[in-house]
Amino acid sequence: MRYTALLMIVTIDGVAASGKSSVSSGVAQALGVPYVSSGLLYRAATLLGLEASLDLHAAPGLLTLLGAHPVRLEPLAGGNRVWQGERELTDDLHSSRVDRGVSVVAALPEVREWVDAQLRALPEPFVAEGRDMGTNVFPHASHKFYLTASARIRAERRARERPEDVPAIEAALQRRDELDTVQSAPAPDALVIDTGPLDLQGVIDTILTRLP
Ligand SMILES: Nc1ncnc2c1ncn2[C@@H]1O[C@H](COP(=O)(O)OP(=O)(O)OP(=O)(O)O)[C@@H](O)[C@H]1O
Ligand SMILES: Nc1ccn([C@H]2C[C@H](O)[C@@H](COP(=O)(O)O)O2)c(=O)n1
Repeated sequence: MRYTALLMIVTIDGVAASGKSSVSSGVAQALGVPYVSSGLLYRAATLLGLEASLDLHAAPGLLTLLGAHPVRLEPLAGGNRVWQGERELTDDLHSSRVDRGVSVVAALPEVREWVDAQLRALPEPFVAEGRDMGTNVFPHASHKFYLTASARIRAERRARERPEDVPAIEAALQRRDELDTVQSAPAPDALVIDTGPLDLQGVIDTILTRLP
């Protein structure tokens, strides 16, 4: 563990499956602080909307549902957990069904406000990962990073943890990249890291060497 007295917020944004959560977890553990996975809140809203057969394009129904059955993000250094009351949602948030719907839900301004309010209420210090942590949610963060890699490399990595084949995953990632473009851009003061040539520890070390 190091630095925590000085550190406030580190943001790690990037495209889908670029390694944001694995890298954030590694950086957070090295720093001895929690990491915050903002995408999990969008995924939780999507899962609950799908389970309730709601129209994912319509914010009012989703927000009514989320207001009636609040969702809680538990940020830990090793991995985030998401709860709805006593029910843990975490293991259901990375299905292909949620992957397909989540960009639609994340495009709704009302849902983005719901997520941002939860994130801004969290006690510092932490490492925050997502798409707009460094640009919109925590523009005052002390250190900002943005991860990229080709769609093929990301698909090959993800294929190790999903039943679909690499071309199908690659096509789905490219679709999500397009849908997420609006809210996913590096902050002007972010260091952009191409993770393609690096292994996981290499990316973590690249970030840690930039921190005080
Ligand atoms: N530099 C790397 N080298 C090899 N494998 C990696 C690297 N970075 C991440 N991975 C692997 O790629 C997969 C995707 O990583 P991860 O889930 O952390 O990405 P993510 O950006 O958080 O994804 P999502 O956008 O879907 O939330 C995981 O299996 C992870 O172990
Ligand atoms: N800050 C964020 C975080 C996530 N999203 C969107 C983009 C993705 O489609 C979806 C799931 O994120 P992931 O788990 O893949 O990181 O949520 C966003 O718009 N803003």
